Amino acid sequence: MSRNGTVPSTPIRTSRMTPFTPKRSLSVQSNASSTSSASTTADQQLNARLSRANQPVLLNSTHKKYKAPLSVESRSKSASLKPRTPLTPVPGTPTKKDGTPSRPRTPNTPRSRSGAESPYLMPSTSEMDVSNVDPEQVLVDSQTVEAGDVSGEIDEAWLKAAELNHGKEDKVMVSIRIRPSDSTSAWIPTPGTNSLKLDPSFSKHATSSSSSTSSNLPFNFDAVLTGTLNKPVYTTVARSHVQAAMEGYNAVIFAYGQTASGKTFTLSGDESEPGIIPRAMRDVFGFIKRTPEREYLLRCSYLEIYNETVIDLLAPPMMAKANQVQIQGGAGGEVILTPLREEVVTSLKGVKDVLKRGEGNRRTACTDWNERSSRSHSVFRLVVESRERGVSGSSEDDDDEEPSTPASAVNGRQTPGFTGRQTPGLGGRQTPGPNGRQTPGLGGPRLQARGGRSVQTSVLSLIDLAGSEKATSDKERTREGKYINTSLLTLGTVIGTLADNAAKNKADHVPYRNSKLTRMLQPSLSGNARISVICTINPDAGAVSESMSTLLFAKRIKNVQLNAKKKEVVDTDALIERYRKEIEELKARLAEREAEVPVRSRRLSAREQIDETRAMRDLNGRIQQLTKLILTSATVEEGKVDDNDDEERPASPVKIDFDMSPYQLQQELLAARLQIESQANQILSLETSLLARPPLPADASENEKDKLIAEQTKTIRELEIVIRGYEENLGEPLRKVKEDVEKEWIEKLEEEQKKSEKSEKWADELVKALEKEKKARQTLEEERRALATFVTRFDSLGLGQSIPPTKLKMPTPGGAMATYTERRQSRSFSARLPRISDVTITRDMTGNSESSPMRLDRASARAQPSLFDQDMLEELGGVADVSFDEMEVERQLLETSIYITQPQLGSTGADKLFGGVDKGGAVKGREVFGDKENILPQFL
Ligand SMILES: Nc1ncnc2c1ncn2[C@@H]1O[C@H](COP(=O)(O)OP(=O)(O)OP(=O)(O)O)[C@@H](O)[C@H]1O
Repeated sequence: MSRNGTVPSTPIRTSRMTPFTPKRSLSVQSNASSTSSASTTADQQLNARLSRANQPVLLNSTHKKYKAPLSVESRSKSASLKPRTPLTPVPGTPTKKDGTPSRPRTPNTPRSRSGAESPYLMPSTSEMDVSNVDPEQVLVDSQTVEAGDVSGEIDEAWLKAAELNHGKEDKVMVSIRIRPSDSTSAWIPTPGTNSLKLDPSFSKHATSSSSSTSSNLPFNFDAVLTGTLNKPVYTTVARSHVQAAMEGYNAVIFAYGQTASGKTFTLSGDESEPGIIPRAMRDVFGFIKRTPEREYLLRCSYLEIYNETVIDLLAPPMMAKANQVQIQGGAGGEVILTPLREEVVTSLKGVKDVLKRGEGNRRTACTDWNERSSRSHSVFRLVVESRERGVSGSSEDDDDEEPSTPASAVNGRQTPGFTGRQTPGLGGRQTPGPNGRQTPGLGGPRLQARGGRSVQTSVLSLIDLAGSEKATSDKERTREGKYINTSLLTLGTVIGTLADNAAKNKADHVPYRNSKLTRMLQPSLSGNARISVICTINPDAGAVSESMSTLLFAKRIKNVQLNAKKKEVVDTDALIERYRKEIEELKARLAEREAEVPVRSRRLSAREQIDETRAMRDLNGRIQQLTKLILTSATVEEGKVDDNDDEERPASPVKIDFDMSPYQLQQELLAARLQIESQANQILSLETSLLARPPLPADASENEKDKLIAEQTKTIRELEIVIRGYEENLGEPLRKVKEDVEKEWIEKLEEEQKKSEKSEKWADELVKALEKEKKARQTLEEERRALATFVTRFDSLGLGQSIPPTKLKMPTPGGAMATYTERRQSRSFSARLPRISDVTITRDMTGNSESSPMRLDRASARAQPSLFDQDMLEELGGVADVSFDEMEVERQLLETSIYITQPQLGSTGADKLFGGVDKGGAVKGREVFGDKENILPQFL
């Protein structure tokens, strides 16, 4: 019955009547001592199951999920009113059931309420919605827990079993549950060792390369479970984690496995075999009952991740669709889900209602393998806050204490008549009236630390993952399947990286942001939670390959390192103080990130850079949000805002609920902004795809246009998934290749730069050398001209005849030319002489001739003169030879001049010739003749 009193009209469920006749014995194998208490023999289980299966089909039973009565009271009522529901027969095999026209194809159930409530009639707020609740009025303690909420489930044996401390280990607890089957199981569990291996006769079914290598090896886990009973499963794999959550540790329990392998059966169960979630909830109240020294505030939320959008299963469907839940980063690596409805629960019945509502909104559909397959990942979260009670443990103690100032002071609205916590009467909880509302604080109403007593906060997350699957015959299912597979693939990659990091002590980037699921699980997967994973497998031969990949996932997750810590908030957590601390922490993180950006961005791929930007934007957003909250709180503190502050609020085009707290308004605002942002993005991408689409005929109907646009959008989404998948698989290797290539090219570039610097230096030196050579050439030229003039004069004066030929091979008139010709002919001699360029360079590069590039090139320059050398030599016309010869001639001439007597020359002639001779007969200087007097043009 719904809260508003209407009885849900539920469709009649027709289950396939194929009797379940497992050929293998059904047993529970685990080291857990408690499981022995439940070690029903295979025959007993089988009989029990068969007898259940023979019960008539129950009308009004819609959900296979969570239909168990949650208290003795309700159980007895239901037992008297209606016959028991048979268990859904276990499908013999999940292989595709072609040609089964008798099985009706149940339509998809997108957010349809299987209950009677119309989504439109659904109240937008629940009485237990956090916005309506004073946390002090909804505390649960040992006195308030009703007997019916815990009876029948307290397992004293388990409580005493101190050795069962899986939840306290730093490793993920990993268990395998083999679903019963009609056909022969391909897997052989080894009793007592918690291991299982593939029956060798089925090894041909293990097709993938990874599985074939491990197909002969046994797999070891914390527990290997078989059979249909859910209680031993709960006791073995979940109870210690529920206990840990009650003690202040975050705990996550999730089921992973191929479609139709039994995940939902394990987590939710059915009416006669309640699964982990209902059992855990019952245990929560049992724990509270056994802990009189503490009082608790319990809040639950329920969401699903469908096609990569997060949907609040507790919000009215229309609202949930319009306000998709956003995942934001909070302080200390926390993840904030907003807007997400949290409902305070004070009894098992309250939880049952919440679960029922959520289940009704979940997306399930008939697939080729599972009549009611979960098409989304569902996450049920229970936030547990607790603090010690006063000295005597009575609620009245609290009345003498300070009222919970931070909560009530922050919005300045003291609850009229509020004097502390009211213990609900025996008849159940007093529904907190609207007046009792308090500012919920971050993420909901918070239990405030009082009188030095700290508040512990933890979250218990129970997750039913959608099953991995092959392509189905249905288009819509295939599309969902792609999203499911992509997010499971990301989960696998994240787990793989975490396991690798733990094993090799590395800190590689973990791609949490590649899927909503991993982003949401980030705080838990990164260590701050105790995790238990139940991997479900289908034992049939046709599913060996999928089972093998599930087992490999299980093996990997076993290596993830955990380090769960209790979260305790001490007395200083007045809201403002807490906000300030969070702001400081966020600012520090932001600054750290910003400082890292230049270095990191070089290393990160484009996708990681987008993630990085997003993370920084999240941090910024949160800082702004908190700053605003502080401002609001500060104003409230100073009494600047009172209940009549409405006129100070900005005029808004939409109706504002002025009874909302500033925090809620902020939340609403943020949600609205995010929605606008996501819509803007959507518009942009639609515009882009519109531009890219093939032109439609002008006369195309609106329908055709819409269809085409829808197809395009769908293709784009699919491509996005494929790209993400590719990036997922190829991102890391590609990045490595890119890094290698970059490294190689950077080295090459540096080498080239060095070479280029050397060449520039070489060029400078060359230019200098050229300058010097030019000067030398000019000098030589001048000397040559002077000499030529001198020789001409010499010849014309007939002085050549008076010089002894032994002293000087002096040309006779016209003899200079003859001498030159003679020299040219004896080239073999002059060829051996160094070229002028060589001489000059050697001379100019003294001290650095070895390293001179010129010198390096000299050999080749000789073999094939460089352009410079060639030009120079052509220009000089063999000046090197001439200069050498002429120097020799000059030397001889000078010597000769000593023999020339004054009278022979005559004062004028000698002066003209030598430019003057000093007293000792040495030449003072030479007269350089003009061009006209140069009689040896052929020298050039
Ligand atoms: N251990 C079990 N004992 C008895 N019945 C089982 C068991 N495990 C699974 N089943 C039955 O097998 C069918 C498929 O199981 P279930 O829906 O839990 O699979 P699933 O893994 O959640 O599939 P999906 O991923 O498609 O949602 C259900 O009818 C369920 O009742």
